[in-house]
Amino acid sequence: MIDFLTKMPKAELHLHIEGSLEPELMFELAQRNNLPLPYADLEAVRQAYQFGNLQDFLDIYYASAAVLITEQDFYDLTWAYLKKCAEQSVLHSEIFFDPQTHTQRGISFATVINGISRALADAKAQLGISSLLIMCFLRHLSAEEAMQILVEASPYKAQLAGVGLDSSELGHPPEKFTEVFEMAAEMGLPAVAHAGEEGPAEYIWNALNLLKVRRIDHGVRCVEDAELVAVLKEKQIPLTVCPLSNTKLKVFQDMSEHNILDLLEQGVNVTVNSDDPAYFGGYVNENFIALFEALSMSRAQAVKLAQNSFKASFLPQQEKQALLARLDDFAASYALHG
Ligand SMILES: Nc1ncnc2[nH]cnc12
Ligand SMILES: [Zn+2]
Repeated sequence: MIDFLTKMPKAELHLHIEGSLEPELMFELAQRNNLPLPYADLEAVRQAYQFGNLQDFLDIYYASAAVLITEQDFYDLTWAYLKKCAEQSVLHSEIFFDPQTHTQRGISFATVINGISRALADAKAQLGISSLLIMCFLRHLSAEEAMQILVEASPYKAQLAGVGLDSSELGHPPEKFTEVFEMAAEMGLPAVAHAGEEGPAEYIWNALNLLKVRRIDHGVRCVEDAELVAVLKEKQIPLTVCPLSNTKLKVFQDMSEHNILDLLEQGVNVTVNSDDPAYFGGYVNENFIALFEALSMSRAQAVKLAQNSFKASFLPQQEKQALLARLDDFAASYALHG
C-alpha cells in the first residue's frame, strides 16, 4: 500500500511554501545570511516543534521565515519542495505564499515572487511538474494592509492564479476582508480561504457567501452544521484537508478521530494535503500513509482522493483530464502488475 500511495499520481492544493522550510535549510540560510537562530542544533528545533494550537505554530513559523532574504533563498526553498513533489508523484501543485511576512521585514515583493517563480519554471522544464501560485493575505493584519499588498502585487498578476486567506483564524473572520476579495475578483483572481480549521462553521459560510471562494482550505469543522455539509456536497466545493497538520495543531487529538474519510464517503469533495510539511511531520505521501495506518483508508478511497485533487485544481479542463487519465492508467496497471 505504501508503494501504491507513493507512486499514485496526485496534486497538492494546500501547501504554504514558507512551511516547507526544513530545519537543515533554515540553518544553511541563517549561516549564508549571517543571521542568528534561537536553536543550538537540529535536536533543539525538533523539541520546539510541539504545538498546542495554531497560534503556537504560527509564532515559530513567522520567526523562522526571517532567514529568507535573497531571491536565491526563495528559489532554494521552492526548489527543495518541488524535488519532494517529484519523489512523491505530485504532478501538480498549487502553492501558497505569504508576501506580507516578507515585505513587513523589508524584503521586496519582487525578490519573493521572482525567486519562487524561477523555481516553478525550472520544475516544469526539468521535473515535468506543473504549478500555480496563490497569494495569501495574513488575516491577523488589517484589511487596509491586505489591500496594499494586492495593489503591490498587481504588476505581477499574470504570475498569480488566485488569492487566499491564512494565519490566525479565530477573531479574524472572513467578513473582515470582503472588500479585498471584491477587488481581487475585479482583477480576475479566483479566491480560496482557510476556514473551519479552528474557526466555526459560520466562517465557512461567510467565506463562501461573502468572499465567494472556490475552495475551502481545511474546512473540517463543517461537520458541526448539517446544512453546510449538504451544500458543500451538492455544489462539490472542494475542501483542502491537511490531516497531519490537524493532529499536530490539535484540531483532532488523534488521527483515528479525523473526519476526512467520513466526509469522502458522504460525497464531499475532500483532498489530502500537507499544509506546512517541514513542521508537521511529512509531505503529502506521509499524510496519505497516516490515513492508511490510522483509519484503514482503502486503495479505492486513496484513488478517489487523488481524483478529487485534480478535479479541484485551478488547471484548465483539458489539463485536468490528462492528469485524471494518468491516474486511471496508474490504478489499472497497478491492479494488474502490482
Ligand atoms: N494551517 C495554517 N492555518 C492558517 N494559516 C497558516 N499559515 C500556514 N499554515 C497555516
Ligand atoms: Zn494552511
